[in-house]
Amino acid sequence: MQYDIPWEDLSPIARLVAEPGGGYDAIGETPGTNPELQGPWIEVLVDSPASETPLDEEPLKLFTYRVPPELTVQPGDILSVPFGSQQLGAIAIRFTDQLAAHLSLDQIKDIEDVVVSGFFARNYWQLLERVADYYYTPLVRVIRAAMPPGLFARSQHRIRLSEQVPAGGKEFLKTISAQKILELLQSSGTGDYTLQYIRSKVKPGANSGLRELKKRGWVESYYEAGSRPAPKLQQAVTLITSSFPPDLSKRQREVLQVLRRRGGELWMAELLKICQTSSGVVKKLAEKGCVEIYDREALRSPGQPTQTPDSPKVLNSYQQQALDAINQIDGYARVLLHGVTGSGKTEVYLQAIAPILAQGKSAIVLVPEIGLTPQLCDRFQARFGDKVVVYHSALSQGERYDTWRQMLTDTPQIAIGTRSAIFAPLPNLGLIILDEEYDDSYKQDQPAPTYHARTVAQWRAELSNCPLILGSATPSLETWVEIALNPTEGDRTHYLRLPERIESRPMPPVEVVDMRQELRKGNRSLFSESLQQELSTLRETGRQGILFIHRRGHSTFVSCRSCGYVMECPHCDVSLSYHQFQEGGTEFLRCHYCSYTSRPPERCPDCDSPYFRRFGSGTQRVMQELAREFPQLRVIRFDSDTTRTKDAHRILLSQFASGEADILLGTQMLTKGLDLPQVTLVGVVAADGLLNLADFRASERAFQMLTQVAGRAGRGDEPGRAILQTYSPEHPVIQAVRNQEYNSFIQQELEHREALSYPPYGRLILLRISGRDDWTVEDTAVELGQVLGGPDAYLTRGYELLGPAPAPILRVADRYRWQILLKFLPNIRVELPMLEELRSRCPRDISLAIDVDPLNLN
Ligand SMILES: Nc1ncnc2c1ncn2[C@@H]1O[C@H](COP(=O)(O)OP(=O)(O)OP(=O)(O)O)[C@@H](O)[C@H]1O
Ligand SMILES: [Zn+2]
Ligand SMILES: [Zn+2]
Repeated sequence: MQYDIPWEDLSPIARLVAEPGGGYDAIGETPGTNPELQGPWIEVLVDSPASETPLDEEPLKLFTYRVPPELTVQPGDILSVPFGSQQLGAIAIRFTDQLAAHLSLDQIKDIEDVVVSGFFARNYWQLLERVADYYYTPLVRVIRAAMPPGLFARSQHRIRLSEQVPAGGKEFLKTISAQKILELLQSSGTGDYTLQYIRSKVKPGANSGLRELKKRGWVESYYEAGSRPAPKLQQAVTLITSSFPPDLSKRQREVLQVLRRRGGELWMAELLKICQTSSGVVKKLAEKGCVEIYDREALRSPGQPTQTPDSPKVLNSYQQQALDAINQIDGYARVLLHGVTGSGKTEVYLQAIAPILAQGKSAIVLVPEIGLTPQLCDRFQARFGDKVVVYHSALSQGERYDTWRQMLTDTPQIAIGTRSAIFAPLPNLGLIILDEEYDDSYKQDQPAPTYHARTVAQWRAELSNCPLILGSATPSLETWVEIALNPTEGDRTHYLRLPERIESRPMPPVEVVDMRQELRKGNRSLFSESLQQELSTLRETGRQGILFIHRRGHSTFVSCRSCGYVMECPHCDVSLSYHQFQEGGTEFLRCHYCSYTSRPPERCPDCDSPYFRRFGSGTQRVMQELAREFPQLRVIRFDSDTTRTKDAHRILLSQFASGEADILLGTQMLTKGLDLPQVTLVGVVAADGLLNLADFRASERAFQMLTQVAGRAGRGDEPGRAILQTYSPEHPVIQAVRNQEYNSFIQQELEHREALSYPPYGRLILLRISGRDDWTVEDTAVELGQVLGGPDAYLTRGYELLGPAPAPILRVADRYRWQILLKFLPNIRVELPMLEELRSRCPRDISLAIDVDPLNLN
């Protein structure tokens, strides 16, 4: 990023603020210097529950060890260290030549052994350090974020005999425990046991015995990756006939048709769910020779049975030009692939990856949310088969660990995942791709490190000397300014356009409907005449539609029609939202901030009026209205209530894709990457909720979301159209979406941002102060404001201090929240806050979190 403070400049300061001096219980501890005590010491992260503190505020502990002269240690090595009465696994973090003042030399123990050296590539460590520095986070926290949970627990520390043991070696050994261990190992067929087993057999003195054996070089220790759980087998059903026999029942025929539409193979469980039928029906089909039921190894990825293999498509000329440009890149560069919706970006990614794999290198592909993009994973799996590994935090611990281990190998592979996959430990990286690079889910709000995967991806590409491709139909302003408008970096930035849809299909025209006019015309429905018209012909023309509702938590609140009383969360300053998972199901109210749940009252708690009801146009309300006005339409509801269960996204989407419904009705989740050729109609029921958010990014977000959702229409042979209903048709965002004018909209937005020095022209750091007592929180916030330079901050430190001020939502889960925003020009050197000092000013029950480049200012 051209606006970053140069890394070299930032590093020493950040190092001071980001790490506890010398580790230990180190808040506010100053490292003491004693010139006689120079290194070689190394700080390690020990695999013990004590080194894991759940609270964000407390630094994880590092422990210092001496490196004995006979060992060579590098950061990233896996070690074995004495810890209390145990020998534990540890990762070497960094060298230090200073001991914390309270440590004396005789407290420092020697590292016992290097178990695996060079576990991580050097540039991988540099990446982690850079994240730690930039995001003011202790390095150990970054490591925790990057590694799979339970890393050591799943590996085994093992001991094996070396070949040098002389015959009768036992006689030479001094300690009884060493003799016992030798005996034990020699008695086993392989001369190899886990450390744990040896300890359990040789009770007192196992450690000293081992030490003696190691000194003689008779045993060595090593780590073995935890064994992969046995492959999980699942029943799959595959279609084995193309002509259906005439004697089929309607049900049986349906099952076969569903199978055929889904590429001929499905998991049994999924098939039964889609067809709402029993396994008896499928077994009958097997008897008739139409399908075969068999056990398949379940993939570790959420991908379903292997996709029917597919081969590269013939590119159109824009795609070809883009691919050529990408293929010519040698080393590090950033590419913005700006392609309108449906222009075939994915195909470009696929064809850019193929040569990388052929060179024996690997690629990382980041997507906003795995659950929402099953299609993209499928396409990669169809093209590259088992070279694709899927990595994200929704995997079980075991799955994550397995995947992570597989990524450490040299085999060329493609890691697809959500933001944390940017830390995929692929040793030989040749390409990084971020699809829908503008998406907010690439930013981690909490806990620390509050990283943005796009920023980390850039560093990673630099350190790996490989290209980074950022793909989008609606690039973020940050990326736009840095790549599209920035010719200065020469051939290190490339701006590539795909201005047309595949096969020159037209973009769907966007019709803006003024809902005030509709009211005047006497139309009280949620749907304008225009939308009604389209909806009424959907069924007979066999086409499909998507209805989009922007629903934030508070838009389906419950209130009293007599006195206006609104049901609020007792623990947060927000209203409760109304939920009902299915028609006729239990109704309940939930707080979206703290998950407090209650039943809706029959009468107003304030004035006892019986006219107590819910407001807002949530998906349920639209669902009911659709059923009333268009009973013939079959609707699938796709929102956070209906997609709770594992795989629900995939199942609902494939039901829709195979024509089992006419309408897909949903929220934000619908906007991303859906590629369904039969969809000709997109309706935005009410765009207004998006436009009126009090955030400087609101317009950008609204533009991106509306453009993306409109872009779901007309992706097949039939042209599509989008209808955008709003009460403020003159709003610049609505105008820009209608005219599909990305460039002029961006230009306008950039002018606003520049005038106020907001990103991408300025940088922000947000400090959040929270606690249970409102006065203490306020006092602390005010004090921190002073420490940070108060009103003079701009003159003395180079940043503007906004606040301290109460957060827009003052109370969440009974914690009061204040915030301080630092704003500064990226190319100016600022004196950044000293985290250690700030923390030392916070009373124990107050927590301080730092969000660098925050996206969410609530
Ligand atoms: N060269 C090609 N020839 C034929 N079909 C293609 C070609 N390239 C892509 N397609 C098809 O065009 C459709 C749209 O492509 P894709 O989903 O990659 O678009 P996109 O640019 O990622 O869109 P969005 O940003 O809206 O998600 C897909 O069904 C894809 O298989
Ligand atoms: Zn009331
Ligand atoms: Zn709450």
